[in-house]
Amino acid sequence: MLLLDGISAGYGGVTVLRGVTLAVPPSSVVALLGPNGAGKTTLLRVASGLLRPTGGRMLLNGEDVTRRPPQDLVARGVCHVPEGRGVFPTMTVRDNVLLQARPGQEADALERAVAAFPRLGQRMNQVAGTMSGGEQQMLALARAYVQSPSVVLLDEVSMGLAPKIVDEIFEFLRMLAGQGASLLLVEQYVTRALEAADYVYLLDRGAVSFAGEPGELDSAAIFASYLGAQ
Ligand SMILES: Nc1ncnc2c1ncn2[C@@H]1O[C@H](COP(=O)(O)OP(=O)(O)OP(=O)(O)O)[C@@H](O)[C@H]1O
Repeated sequence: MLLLDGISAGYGGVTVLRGVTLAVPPSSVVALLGPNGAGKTTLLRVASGLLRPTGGRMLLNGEDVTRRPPQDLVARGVCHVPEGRGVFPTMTVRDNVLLQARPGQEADALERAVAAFPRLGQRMNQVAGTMSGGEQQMLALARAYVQSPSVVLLDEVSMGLAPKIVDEIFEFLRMLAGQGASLLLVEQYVTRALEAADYVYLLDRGAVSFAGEPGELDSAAIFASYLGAQ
């Protein structure tokens, strides 16, 4: 369980997040929606330890991890899949996966990656940067998966991908949540995010304007938020 409690954060004196409280329970997908510039990516950066909050607390399974460096959070099972695909483009698919493997568990890691996305199995020797955008995103997710993460932070994983590939990716994300992981998903495709999510938060100019189940969110609220209306 990841809990952000009254988090404030920003860049060089400019406040972006204003007292955001958000919970990501185990075995669930939480969608974080909101217009451009609302602070979604900033929130993921705080959650992964890349950006230190100026106020509030962050708890991971009840332990206070506020202002811990990213490597401490990684060691506790927090995995960040940033926008723009976290793969090493000049390395092969196999080496990209192996970089995430624990010593002695290389074969397991490769097996797990292929179980997540079978098509990666046929591309193990391909240089990652020469694969399609969808395949690279699958590799980025498979790299996260081999670490058996407990919290996964996902920034616009469906960006620019064909609908069929997006289906496959969302199916994988549901499977990951089904195995017990806590997923926090920043997503530009509102409809898809609402379909996949157990809970949804709407962020508006750095503050939470809605928190609840997708069914409780009426389209007027989303529309108003995305247009920046009050
Ligand atoms: N490194 C940075 N330095 C200064 N300001 C930044 C930095 N990164 C983001 N910002 C500002 O913080 C605000 C929130 O940005 P953020 O990327 O978190 O929004 P977002 O909701 O993810 O938007 P989008 O949907 O467009 O990706 C924006 O006004 C942005 O200009």
